[in-house]
Amino acid sequence: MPRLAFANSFWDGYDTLEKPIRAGVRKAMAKFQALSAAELNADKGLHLESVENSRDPRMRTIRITDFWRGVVLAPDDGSDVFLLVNVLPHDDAYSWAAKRLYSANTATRALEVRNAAAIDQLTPMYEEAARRAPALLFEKVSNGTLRELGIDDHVLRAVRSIADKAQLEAFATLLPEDQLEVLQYLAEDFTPEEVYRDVVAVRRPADAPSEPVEDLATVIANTSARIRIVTGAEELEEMLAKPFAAWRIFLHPSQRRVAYRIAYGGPVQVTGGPGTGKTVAALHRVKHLLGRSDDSRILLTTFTNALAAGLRENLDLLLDGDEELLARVDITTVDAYANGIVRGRDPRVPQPLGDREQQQLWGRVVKRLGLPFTEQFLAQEYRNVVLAQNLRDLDSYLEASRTGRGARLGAGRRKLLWEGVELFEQTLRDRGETTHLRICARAADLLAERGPTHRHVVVDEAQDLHPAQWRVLRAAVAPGPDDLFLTGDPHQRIYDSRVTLGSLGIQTTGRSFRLRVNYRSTEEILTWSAQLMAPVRIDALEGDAIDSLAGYRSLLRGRRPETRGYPSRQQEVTALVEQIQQWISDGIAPSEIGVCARFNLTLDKAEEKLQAAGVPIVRVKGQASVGLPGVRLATMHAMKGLEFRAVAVLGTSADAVPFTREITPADLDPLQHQSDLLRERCLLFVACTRARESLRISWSGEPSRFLPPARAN
Ligand SMILES: Nc1ncnc2c1ncn2[C@@H]1O[C@H](COP(=O)(O)OP(=O)(O)OP(=O)(O)O)[C@@H](O)[C@H]1O
Repeated sequence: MPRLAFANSFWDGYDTLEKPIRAGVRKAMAKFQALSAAELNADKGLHLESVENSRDPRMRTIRITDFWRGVVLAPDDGSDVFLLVNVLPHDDAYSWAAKRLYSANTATRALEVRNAAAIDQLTPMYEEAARRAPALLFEKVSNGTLRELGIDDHVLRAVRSIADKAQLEAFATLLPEDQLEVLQYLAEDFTPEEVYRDVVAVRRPADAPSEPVEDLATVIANTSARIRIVTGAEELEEMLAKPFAAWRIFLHPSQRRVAYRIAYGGPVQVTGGPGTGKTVAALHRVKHLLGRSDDSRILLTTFTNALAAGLRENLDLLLDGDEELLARVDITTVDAYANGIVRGRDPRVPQPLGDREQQQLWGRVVKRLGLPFTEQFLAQEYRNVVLAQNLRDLDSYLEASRTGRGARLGAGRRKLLWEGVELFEQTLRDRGETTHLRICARAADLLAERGPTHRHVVVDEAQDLHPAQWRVLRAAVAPGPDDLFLTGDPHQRIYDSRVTLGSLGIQTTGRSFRLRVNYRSTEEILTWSAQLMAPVRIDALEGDAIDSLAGYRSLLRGRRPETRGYPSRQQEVTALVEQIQQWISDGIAPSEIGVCARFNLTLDKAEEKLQAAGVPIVRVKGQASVGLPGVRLATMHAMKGLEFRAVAVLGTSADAVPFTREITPADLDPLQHQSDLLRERCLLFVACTRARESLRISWSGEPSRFLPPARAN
């Protein structure tokens, strides 16, 4: 009996097919599982037929309904796997199939597809232009090197005609997948050795023979990043009945490599720009770790309760609802976990204060003691020096290094400041109050006494954790193999947390990995957003290196983001309402639209106008809002970790982004000033990178200084 496999090109459109067409797909696929190859060829209903003038002689179509056809790659080498590659209306199916050529990559050994007809059309035009071009994009890379990286002769001819990155872009949807990725890395100045390591080696099967094996079944088996082989009728039925979530099955090789490595000697760090599938990699790691023993418990943490709810839902999907496995994973925020530890010892945990209340309390301390510091300075010193280094008495504070703080403090001033710290803490105790970070410090102490609670800890959104929170996580698991798996993006750091992981006993050297393919946003959104971060340098997660977005790219294409200024706020909000109505009439569900702003006040105005126009809305405030209908309105902070088909960023005016009140004056502390500005810039970056297809940025009056100049849009 033949076997059946599904290519990612089929899944791309499957969820949008109407019910009768899907039923047709199911019926046709069932035949592949019930009939022999000879019976398939003879079956009248299926009507397996070759495609005239096709570039690939293995191309076949099958009948799905009267008007729809499936496109199938049929083995012609005696192997037995049929590959369903697309389902399209009749004429489109034939023209799609005729142009495509499937082939085995000589380096990765995986199956790739190219639009051979379009490459043949485009190449001579580019060759003509290349003769006049002052330089060519790949002129420094020899044919031999390109061949070793899997570039074949057909693609090589095109490669030799490409003058710049924009031209490579024009080929992007036409070229075979692995070869394209090799070229994109080379275009970003990665060395051939790095490209071999990051693109070829992660795909090439470990036991690949020196000469490529060409039979289709073997090549398909080598292509797990893009093709899923189905083993039984039940699996087929279940797969086609559920909404399809590609991330569950088709991991990018760089994601698969980090998530399914059998074991690591110690803490692992996975970084990558927004939307590169870090959360997906973390979820797959959890699945892998669960499979490695029958009873180990895993702590999976993220930043907010809403994100924790999202993780729970997706892990449930990934584990096919297996209750026993799910019961072994605790999914929570670090603060909630720490609270649980402290509560376990004494149920009367003091009430944690919010940031604003803490600031007010600092204000009172300044007044009571007549201290020569501002409340803002004290709050920062307490957070970034005292709690960060876990300083418990004046002597340790006097000796502490204050790296990252710009204003120098001699012993006299430190003594004064410490009086403030003591009064602050005493007042909290007297009032039965505390702060989240103090609860963390207490939890870390308790864990040190009683020992770890989990066998593995997996941390998402790691970039914003404070050292006090890291201490909790470090103590939650015994140091050793597979203890900590961290994912995060330093470019999305929106809270003031400076951490050197090594100094907290979390050493990831030799176990750091980077993801570079964005699965969320179009290349247009990504390139525009990346410009926001171009002027600044970003510290890496572990604190002593620089994080870079080099090689960061998307496979998706779409419209450029729109940037618009308005004379007044009123006009800006009116235009926003029109835009939202347009998106909805374009078929985007309200819940797939996100509106965000720096302040809740700006959102209040938008809410009022949207409601008056009859647009349903939901305010996102840290809690899960899955399933509720309505356009999501969220502050930039609350956008962290979320994503929407369309995003409108409202109020990016000079007076709002950066928000002056949150910026320490440069003369008070120049380092803190820079770091505050950077945080605000990251915040805008986070907001913009939540958009999948459409992004619109607006302001009234003067635009934010972080926005790229209009000509660059
Ligand atoms: N291998 C994959 N195949 C298809 N879709 C994927 C894949 N990996 C991730 N995605 C999708 O890309 C989007 C972004 O993924 P994810 O949230 O894991 O990225 P992230 O790096 O954690 O993002 P951010 O840092 O911006 O929060 C999600 O919609 C996810 O389902």
